[in-house]
Amino acid sequence: MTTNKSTIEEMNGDNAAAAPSERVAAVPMIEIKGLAKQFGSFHALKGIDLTIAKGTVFGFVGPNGAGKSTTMSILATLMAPTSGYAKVDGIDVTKQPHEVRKRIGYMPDFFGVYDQFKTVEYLHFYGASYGIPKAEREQLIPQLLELVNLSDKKDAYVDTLSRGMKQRLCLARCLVHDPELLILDEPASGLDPRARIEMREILRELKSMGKTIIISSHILPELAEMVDEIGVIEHGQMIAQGNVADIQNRMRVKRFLHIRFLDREDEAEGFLRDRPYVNRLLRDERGIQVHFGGQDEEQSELLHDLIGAGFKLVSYSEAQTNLEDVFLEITKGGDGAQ
Ligand SMILES: Nc1ncnc2c1ncn2[C@@H]1O[C@H](COP(=O)(O)OP(=O)(O)OP(=O)(O)O)[C@@H](O)[C@H]1O
Repeated sequence: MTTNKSTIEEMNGDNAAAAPSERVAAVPMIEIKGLAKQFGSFHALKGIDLTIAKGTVFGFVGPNGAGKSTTMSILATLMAPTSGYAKVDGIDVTKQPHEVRKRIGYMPDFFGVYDQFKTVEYLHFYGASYGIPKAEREQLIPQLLELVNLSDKKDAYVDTLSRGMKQRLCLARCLVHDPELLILDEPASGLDPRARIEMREILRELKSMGKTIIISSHILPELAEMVDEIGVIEHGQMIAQGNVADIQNRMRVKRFLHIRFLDREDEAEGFLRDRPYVNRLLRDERGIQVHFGGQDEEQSELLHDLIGAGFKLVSYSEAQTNLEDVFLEITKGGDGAQ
């Protein structure tokens, strides 16, 4: 009998908690508890809790000044919290910053690139600073350039690259030491739509490689397409966290229902006007649009009541709200700075 990992797991049977390999797998990539940061008397972070599982692409959204960059700088070991803790792969960012740095690639919101380098030299410079031997770098750097679509710019001077290319180069720089976690602060800011799509494609690829990614952005609908979960931060507090659909469901206070009737539309309008949660009615050539304040259950009751009252419905549909609507609803369009 061998005493390898599978044997240990078999011996433990269903007791998954006891299997060493599963214990390791259960360590979240990011664990933040009670994280607070004060700048003088200003409370930029007011006790944030956040857990992100390995392999997740997490979108961090919030208005200007909400505390996204502060949180990311702490995770990147560049700033110490006032209280609370942040761990990366179980390692405390304040107590063992060097261990954490090996595991993370950080792209700040404002970054400088050394203009006097050629693209390929720039990556060699960073690779060497991580102690990667030259022979290894020679293999790795063409792959990185390929990943970020800069192969044809390998001999171009960095100062001749467009903003989008510089952003992608900066992303490649974050990847030289093959980190497990990418901390990307507004990687798509200032990019034109095409460059944003390219950035999104690269991030998709990184996700498929199993990286955990935390990404902040103001471009919310785009973020929704590529993230598994979002966290919404405002005034230094996490006000919502979960998968995109859940957050939309939970936070949505207003729905737009489109109802088309076969006939008796005037009567139906009067009936709807008296129903609970109906805030506003609009009529157009497609029927009646209802601004509805209820949730799934109340919405289903409304449909039930309409049919019960003998109205003949041709269609009953809910207009999709997007992440932008949700974000504005949650943060009420406010500025996070106090
Ligand atoms: N070094 C500092 N000294 C004083 N105040 C600071 C410092 N860094 C950040 N702040 C303040 O802390 C708050 C949070 O800033 P942070 O940069 O984390 O916000 P953000 O959510 O990243 O905003 P943005 O989307 O505009 O980048 C802001 O009110 C900011 O002015």
